[in-house]
Amino acid sequence: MLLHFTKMHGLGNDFMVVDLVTQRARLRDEQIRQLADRRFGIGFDQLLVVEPPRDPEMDFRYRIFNADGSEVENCGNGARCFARFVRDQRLTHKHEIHVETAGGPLVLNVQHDGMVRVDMGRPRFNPATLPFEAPGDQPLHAVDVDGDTLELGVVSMGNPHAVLQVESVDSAPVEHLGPLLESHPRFPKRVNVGFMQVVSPSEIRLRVYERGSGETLACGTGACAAVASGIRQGLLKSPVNVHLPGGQLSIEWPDPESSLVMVGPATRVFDGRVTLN
Ligand SMILES: N[C@@H](CCC[C@H](N)C(=O)O)C(=O)O
Repeated sequence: MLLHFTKMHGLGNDFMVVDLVTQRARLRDEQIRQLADRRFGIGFDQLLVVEPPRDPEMDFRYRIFNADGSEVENCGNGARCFARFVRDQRLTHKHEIHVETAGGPLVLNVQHDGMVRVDMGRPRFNPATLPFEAPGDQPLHAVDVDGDTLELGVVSMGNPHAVLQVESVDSAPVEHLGPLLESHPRFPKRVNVGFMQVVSPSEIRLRVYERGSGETLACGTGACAAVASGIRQGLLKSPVNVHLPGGQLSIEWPDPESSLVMVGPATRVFDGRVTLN
């Protein structure tokens, strides 16, 4: 069958976006892995699927699959692209869009300047929410990796994140520690790993080794998790500019009882059709 799709990106974190409101298809894990392949397929970090909502209070259901075929709970850069996509495709005319995700509801606003503002909900630090095996909730957890003990912040943004503070993201051992932490036995559902360099209380640099996709040029939920962990440790103060290899995001988290808000761009690259075997 022939499937219409759109290629998009949020700061270089790239997506294949599929409208299953007006098309019918069912993608198997191995088909997703093949489509994600940058040489034999279309190539993407995540597949985003737009579906009708199951909850009548919501506008859409938004599903996310990593390049390895695993379905996940949330994707921040994807959420911004999702909002752009449903408006460009005229699936909605609303400026404020309510979506259900596996990680909980999100509220998305397409601003007049084209930037997308996402209410990402409240970060959760309780280890059980990730899940992460730890005796209790604390700002930093000691984790043994490859003969060293690392101090990690752990945060759920619907999906699981570990945040490691580093001197410099340029020399951070992302390729070495990323896969070791992603599959560390204390994270039974694996984890996304952020390497955060604090530049000032309102500015960080960040690289993220993503669960199921490897290092990406940007990770929206990773940026939210790093800022939440940094604020909780007293290193940062809202709002915070996050510099990622693919560009910049603005994150606001004015107080612990409020939602965390992410603002950033969403870019359409091209439309295509692919035959599914
Ligand atoms: N790129 C994303 C996160 C995608 C999902 C993640 N790899 C996971 O497994 O949880 C973002 O922008 O948030």
